[in-house]
Amino acid sequence: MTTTSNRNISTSTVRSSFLPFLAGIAFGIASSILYTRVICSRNQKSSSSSSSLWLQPPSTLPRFAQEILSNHHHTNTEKISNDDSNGESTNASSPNTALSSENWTEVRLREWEDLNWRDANGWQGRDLCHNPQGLGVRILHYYYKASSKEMVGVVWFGPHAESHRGLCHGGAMTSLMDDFCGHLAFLHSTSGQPWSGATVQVNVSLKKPVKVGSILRIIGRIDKHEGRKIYVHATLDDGGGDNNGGSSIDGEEQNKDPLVYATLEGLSIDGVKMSQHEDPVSKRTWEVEVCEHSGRLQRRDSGWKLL
Ligand SMILES: CCCCCCCCCC(=O)SCCNC(=O)CCNC(=O)[C@H](O)C(C)(C)COP(=O)(O)OP(=O)(O)OC[C@H]1O[C@@H](n2cnc3c(N)ncnc32)[C@H](O)[C@@H]1OP(=O)(O)O
Repeated sequence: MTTTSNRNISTSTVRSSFLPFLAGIAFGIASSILYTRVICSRNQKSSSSSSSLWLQPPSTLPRFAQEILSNHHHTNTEKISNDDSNGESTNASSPNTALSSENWTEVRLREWEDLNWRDANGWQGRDLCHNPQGLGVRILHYYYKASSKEMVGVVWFGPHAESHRGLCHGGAMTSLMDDFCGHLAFLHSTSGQPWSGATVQVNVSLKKPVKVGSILRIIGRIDKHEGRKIYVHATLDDGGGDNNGGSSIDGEEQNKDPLVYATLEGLSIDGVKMSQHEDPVSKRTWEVEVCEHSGRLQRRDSGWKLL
């Protein structure tokens, strides 16, 4: 009798202490599953939104960029004017006036676009500013006008250009300026060849922080060509107007002064041969042609004709 009673007591004691223990474990497992699901779905949401927002330039470009793209579609023949006067400052028109003129040519280098050709011809990496897969600062288009020695570009500041939270590194803006100064000098070089020269001074004044994801305009010109020294001035701005591509309430386009993010005073030395390669690629020249796809005038390197 006593033994049975002891057994009953011990069974009920075990039950009463074990059941809450089991319930605790079940609760713990359920909570951790719930927690994991919530966190995962949050992470999925944030990664999908960041990939759609940041991994490519926006599909709709701001109005200034659309204007740049649509304003150079004329197919007038433009002489490559490497024989432009090498003297004092040009009377280049103001950037906004210049955009409405007719002889802008898109600048294209094969190594920016054809990555297999690039890899097969001595390049060892990817261009800092012209990598079609780049997520830092990426120049989407350059247009050059030989008669006024001007160039304009559409630039995307991608997620890998970040420094302060949501803002771009000053080095990204300065890299862009270096690129602009160098390529504008190459376009104007007396050699008539891409990569003929070197940037030796890039004096950049950073005036406003650039947000990650911005599309901005770089516009500038050669101020002076003295001997082998080519002086370049450029401005990084938002292109003015309504930068969101929309219009005001009454349907009129807004014309605001461009917001300036940075300015450049640069110096390139004409004719310097930085790379030691001696091959058909190093002997390329600039050619002005009508693009077979768009029918638009473009200034591209003769390397497009090489294998
Ligand atoms: C984002 C990056 C992508 C870039 C893409 C676009 C490419 C743009 C081109 C580049 O960025 S090239 C890469 C960065 N630049 C360099 O690495 C250049 C480093 N510097 C050098 O290697 C030598 O300075 C250089 C080979 C350029 C010197 O060339 P030279 O030996 O032919 O020049 P020289 O020393 O004879 O000087 C010629 C004139 O330039 C002047 N000069 C040279 N370097 C200067 C300097 N740093 N500052 C001011 N003036 C300079 C020099 O005083 C002289 O003036 P004068 O004719 O009045 O006597």
